[in-house]
Amino acid sequence: MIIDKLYQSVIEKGPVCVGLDTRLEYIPEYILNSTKSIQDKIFEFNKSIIDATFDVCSCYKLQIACYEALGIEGLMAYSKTLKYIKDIKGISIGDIKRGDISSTAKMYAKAHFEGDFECDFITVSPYMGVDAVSPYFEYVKNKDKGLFVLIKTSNESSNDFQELKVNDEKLYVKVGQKVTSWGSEYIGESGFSCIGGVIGGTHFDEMINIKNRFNNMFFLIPGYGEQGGSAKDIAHLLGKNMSGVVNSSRGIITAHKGKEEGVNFSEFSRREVINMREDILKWLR
Ligand SMILES: O=c1ccn([C@@H]2O[C@H](COP(=O)(O)O)[C@@H](O)[C@H]2O)c(=O)[nH]1
Repeated sequence: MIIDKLYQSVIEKGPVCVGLDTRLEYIPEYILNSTKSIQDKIFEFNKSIIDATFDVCSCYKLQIACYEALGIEGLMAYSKTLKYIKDIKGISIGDIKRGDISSTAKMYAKAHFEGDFECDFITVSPYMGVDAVSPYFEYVKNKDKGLFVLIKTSNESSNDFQELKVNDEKLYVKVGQKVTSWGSEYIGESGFSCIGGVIGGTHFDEMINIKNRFNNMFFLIPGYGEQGGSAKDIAHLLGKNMSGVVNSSRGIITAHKGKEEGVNFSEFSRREVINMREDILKWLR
């Protein structure tokens, strides 16, 4: 199952998930000033970072908004990057945060688990309930795909709804319980389910609560780096069972900015990934 492949990658290479939230202003001048098309410039940037980090990170997360914002050229680069990750046997997460009625969700599932935008995992919103999420389950069962469902997000305003009390329980806890039950049929040899949860690495009390309640859930943890999530807190959520991947996007892919605009720029991303991995793992020893 795909979750076992991801877990194995975490054990072998560490929990860092490189966030390819690529924007034109991050691309070094030698690529930006070339005569290549926009899609090829973005792809060259992404490929260089992937090649420089492949042996030290567990997976790659592509934020689709960054590619959509550049129109067709951006989406071509999104597609090429996903195909490249697949070709080199890497693991990809499409951060697309979809959530819609069942008939539309079926189309989203087809769009992101097959064809030009195929990836291994996608992020989904649980807000519309199980019929908005269940169309993806067929791909989890038959096509070796996985989901990360938003449970407790990293942003400040996540409190607006996620912390509301519902029958004496916070809403994010209720969502976590649902995600656990949806995932119970898709548990791999690692003991983790192909349906995991997105937990922001920025709210310490909630991370403790989630770890205590959902010790066997696999997490996608954004919030390290630019958003201020601490390695110590995030290590607690990961735990000794290494139950997750920790994303950093801007912190990794802009590491060269102000230092290196030449062909060696991605070495700075590599160093950042290695430092981040050490920063987190030291709390687990
Ligand atoms: O709760 C969430 C869910 C998703 N994200 C996404 O993760 C990255 C974070 O980027 P950084 O540059 O490392 O801050 C980005 O794609 C977000 O859309 C999140 O931050 N929080």
